Amino acid sequence: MDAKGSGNIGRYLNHSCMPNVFVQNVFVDTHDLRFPWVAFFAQTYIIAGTELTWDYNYDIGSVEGKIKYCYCGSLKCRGRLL
Ligand SMILES: C[S@@+](CC[C@H](N)C(=O)[O-])C[C@H]1O[C@@H](n2cnc3c(N)ncnc32)[C@H](O)[C@@H]1O
Repeated sequence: MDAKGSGNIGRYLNHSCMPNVFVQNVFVDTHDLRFPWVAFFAQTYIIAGTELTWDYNYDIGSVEGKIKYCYCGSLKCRGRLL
């Protein structure tokens, strides 16, 4: 998945270590495993106006020379995205 060239509103969802949304592949127009739709589902009741966030689940340290700090501000913040 690469939203660099094009994408939809999903590209604006930020990461949180305590997210209110989770992501799951669903198969809508084909059962070909290479072409899932990436769907977001609420994992808790979300009050209108609350920012939607999901857990990017990146492997910290997996990109050599790249450090990305997490600013989600949650109580369970892991401190880094990458
Ligand atoms: C898919 S974009 C999310 C939308 C982005 N914030 C924007 O304004 O376009 C992913 C990027 O947002 C930033 N980001 C998202 N969640 C973050 C977080 N919890 N802490 C720090 N940066 C975050 C990082 O730079 C990350 O690479």
